[in-house]
Amino acid sequence: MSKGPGLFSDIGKKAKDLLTRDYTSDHKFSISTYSASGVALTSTALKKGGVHAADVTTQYKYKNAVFDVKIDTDSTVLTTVTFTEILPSTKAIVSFKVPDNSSGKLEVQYFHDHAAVTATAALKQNPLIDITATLGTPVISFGAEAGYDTSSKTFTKYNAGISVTKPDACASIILGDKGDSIKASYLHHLDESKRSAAVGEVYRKFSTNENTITLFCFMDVAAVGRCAGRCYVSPAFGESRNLRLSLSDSRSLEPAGLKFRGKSQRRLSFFRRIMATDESISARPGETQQINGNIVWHSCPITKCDRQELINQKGCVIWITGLSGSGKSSLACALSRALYNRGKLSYILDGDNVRHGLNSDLSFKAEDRAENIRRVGEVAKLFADAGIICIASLISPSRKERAACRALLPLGDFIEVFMDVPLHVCEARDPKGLYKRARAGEIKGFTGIDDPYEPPLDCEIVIQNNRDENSSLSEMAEIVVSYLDQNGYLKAQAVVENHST
Ligand SMILES: Nc1ncnc2c1ncn2[C@@H]1O[C@H](COP(=O)(O)OS(=O)(=O)O)[C@@H](OP(=O)(O)O)[C@H]1O
Ligand SMILES: Nc1ncnc2c1ncn2[C@@H]1O[C@H](COP(=O)(O)OP(=O)(O)O)[C@@H](O)[C@H]1O
Repeated sequence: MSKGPGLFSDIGKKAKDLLTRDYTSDHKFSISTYSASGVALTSTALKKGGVHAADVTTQYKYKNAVFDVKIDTDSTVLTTVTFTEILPSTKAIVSFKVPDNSSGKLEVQYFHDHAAVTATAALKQNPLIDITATLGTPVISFGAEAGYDTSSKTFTKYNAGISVTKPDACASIILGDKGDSIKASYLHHLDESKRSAAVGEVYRKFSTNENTITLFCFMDVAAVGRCAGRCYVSPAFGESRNLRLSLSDSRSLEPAGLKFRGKSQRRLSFFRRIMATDESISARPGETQQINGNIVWHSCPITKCDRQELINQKGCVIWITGLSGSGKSSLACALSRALYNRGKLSYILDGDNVRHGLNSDLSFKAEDRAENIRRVGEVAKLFADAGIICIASLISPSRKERAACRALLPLGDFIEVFMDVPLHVCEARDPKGLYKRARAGEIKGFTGIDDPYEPPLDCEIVIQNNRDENSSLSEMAEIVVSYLDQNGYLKAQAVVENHST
């Protein structure tokens, strides 16, 4: 392939990978074997955030085609076939998942000495089409990306970016969310072997005046320790003269755990995120900011900070996900009671209940579930902004939609709780008789029976309960309350929080 610029997806990728993947400690074990016929077999076991996953991957190369087949713990089979040089400098990638029939995707990549172009489309009627293009050299590249939904005939995204890559550093700027956000990142390798690096990222969302600064330093050193901390700055980060930064609590500098990578290598990761929400940027009564065409954001002088101080807690979202019958609603109620007993204000958005009113127009088809989750995510965000601890208990079977709800909130304020209860236990409980009806074919598309559930891979809390209901419910609620307490949500002033992994 050519020696031109990378793909649009490569802009800012190195910094993003370091900032996101290295935050949670994970343990990965993999074995690869190669047969004489050219078939490679790799088995991987991963423990991430308390969740275990395993997969088996086979790879077979034949002429200009590479066949990859991956089978994961949920028995999902992902097949990817990559054809190189079907036309000069062109690569075609076809992928599909079984049993998800609608997951087929075709991607065509074209590489030129000064350009790289990709086009991706789902293999179905009225697909989403994604087109990206980059121009430049391996050192400097300019790129743009657009997504088009052929069913609604609307653009789902248009983003642009620029990146500069040097042997020891790379910098990038991405204008995303249809021009509503800008992200600038810089990564500097601290040694020739590229085992240590410092990364900085500044993110601003214009419509919400939200700013995030993330600094990360990754060092390969013999003395080991890891700590993670975040600092919230508010109000008025947007106006730098009003910036208030308090990193007074030295707790976050103490090593809080060990991180292991590979066989015997030990590394020190020092992690600090600084998060700012400047909804109160103007704080002048009646002042408005134009954000999008004819829609104007109206600021109010009473801010989230003010509301939080009033009730001495921090607004956040506890997102409880799991199969029907896994105990989501029971935990939500037990948690709400435990918080009430401590004088803390919470509110439950339960899937079943919300579907009686706000979402009574939605079915259990994939797109309606997505809309159900999106609406609850937006409402939960408003509750959190009100300073309330919002407990959302929904099956929310798809990782993508849960991630979208997470992205609505400031870092750390979305706390995902996975009810890790096996299907056979939920089915044995069957309090509403729904599993029985689903097995009898009376309910179609029932989660866990004939509709998928994707367990979280990196959630904050995993709950497994096999004991008697009453004692375990209060213990489970206590796990969540302790998390909130340790991370500063049960008081208004949470200046520095220590998220150790
Ligand atoms: N087809 C199908 N699949 C799953 N669940 C079904 C279905 N039909 C009805 N129910 C009942 O609806 C409740 C789940 O609603 P949610 O809003 O949480 O679901 S989702 O997040 O949109 O997937 C769920 O409640 P819980 O048992 O409390 O989870 C079920 O009682
Ligand atoms: N920790 C537990 N141990 C045993 N049974 C439980 C536990 N939590 C909930 N249950 C029971 O399981 C059933 C389903 O609980 P529910 O909270 O309604 O789940 P979901 O909201 O996920 O559908 C109910 O009958 C409930 O009493």
